[in-house]
Amino acid sequence: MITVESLTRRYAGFTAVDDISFTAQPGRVTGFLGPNGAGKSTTMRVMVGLTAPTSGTATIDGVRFADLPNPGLEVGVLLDASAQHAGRTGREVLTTASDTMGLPRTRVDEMLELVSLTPVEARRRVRHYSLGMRQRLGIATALLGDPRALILDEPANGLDPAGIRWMRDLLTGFAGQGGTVLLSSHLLHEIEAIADDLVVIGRGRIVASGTKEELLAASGTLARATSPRDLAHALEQAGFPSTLAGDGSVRTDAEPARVGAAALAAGIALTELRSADGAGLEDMFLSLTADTQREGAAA
Ligand SMILES: Nc1ncnc2c1ncn2[C@@H]1O[C@H](COP(=O)(O)OP(=O)(O)OP(=O)(O)O)[C@@H](O)[C@H]1O
Repeated sequence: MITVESLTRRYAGFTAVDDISFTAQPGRVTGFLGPNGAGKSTTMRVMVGLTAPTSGTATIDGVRFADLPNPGLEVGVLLDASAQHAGRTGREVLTTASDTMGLPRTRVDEMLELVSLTPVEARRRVRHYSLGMRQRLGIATALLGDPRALILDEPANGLDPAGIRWMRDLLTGFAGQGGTVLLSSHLLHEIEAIADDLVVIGRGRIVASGTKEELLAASGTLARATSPRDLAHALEQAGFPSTLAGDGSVRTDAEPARVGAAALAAGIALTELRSADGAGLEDMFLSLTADTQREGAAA
C-alpha cells in the first residue's frame, strides 16, 4: 500500500502540495488526476525520494522510499521517460539497473520481450528512441525487480493505440495479482477504463477521492426497475456496462432512450428513467477542478 499523510511541499513561499492525504491500495489501480501544475509530479517525486517534503510523509508499505534497502525490488518507478540515459542502449539501461538490484541477467531479456522491444531496438541508443519506445523501456525498468507497487507518471504518454491497450492489460494484470498501482494521466478515458480508485488534485489540494463508481455515480443515465439486478443484467446483455448503485438505481453511460429500448426488449418495466448529472469522468474532472483550471472551465 502507498500511503500519503499530511504531505506538504513549498517552494519559496509557493505551496505546490498542500497537506494532502490518500492511499493507493493493493490489488487496485489508483488514478491520480489533476490539471497542469496541480501537484501530481511533485507528490510522486516525494514518494520516490527525489524531492524532500516540507512536512508530512509518503510511505510504501509503511516505509519511506529512502529507507528501502533495495527499492527496485519493492516499487517500480516511471516518472520521466525522457530522463533516461540517452547515450546508453536500451539493453545497457536495463543491464545496469539489473546489476544494481542484484538480479540475474536473464531478467533483462524477459523484460525486453515483455515490453516488445526487439533485439535490434535494444541495441540502439536511447537518444534514438521514439517517445513510445522510451516509455516501454521505462516500464521494463520499473518491472525489472518484480516489485509489489508501481508509481507511474503518464505511462501511456507516446504509446500508440495497441501500446495503450497493452499497458492497460499489463497494469490491470499487475493489480489483479495483488500489486499496488498508482498512475497519473491526462488521458481521462484511459483512466476511466483502467482505474478502480481515483484521487483528484487541484492547486495542491485533494478535491475528491474514492472509488471510480462512487465518483462517477452522478454521471450518465439513471434507471430503476422492480428488480435492479435484472435491469443491470439486461443492460449488460445489450452491451451497456452498468453499475448497481447503493440506492437500488442502475447507472450506465448509455443514453436514456437506449436504456429504455434495452429494458423493453428484455420485458422489464422501468419505474424511473432519466439523465443523471454530468457525463463521465471528463465532466466530473472539469467540475471538480473548475476553480483550479487555467481555462476557468465552468462546472
Ligand atoms: N523545483 C520547483 N521550484 C519551484 N516550483 C516548482 C518546482 N517544482 C514544481 N513547482 C511548481 O509546483 C506546482 C506543481 O507542479 P507539478 O509538476 O507537481 O504539477 P503536475 O500536477 O505534475 O502538472 P502537469 O500536469 O502539468 O505535469 C507548479 O506550479 C510548479 O511550477
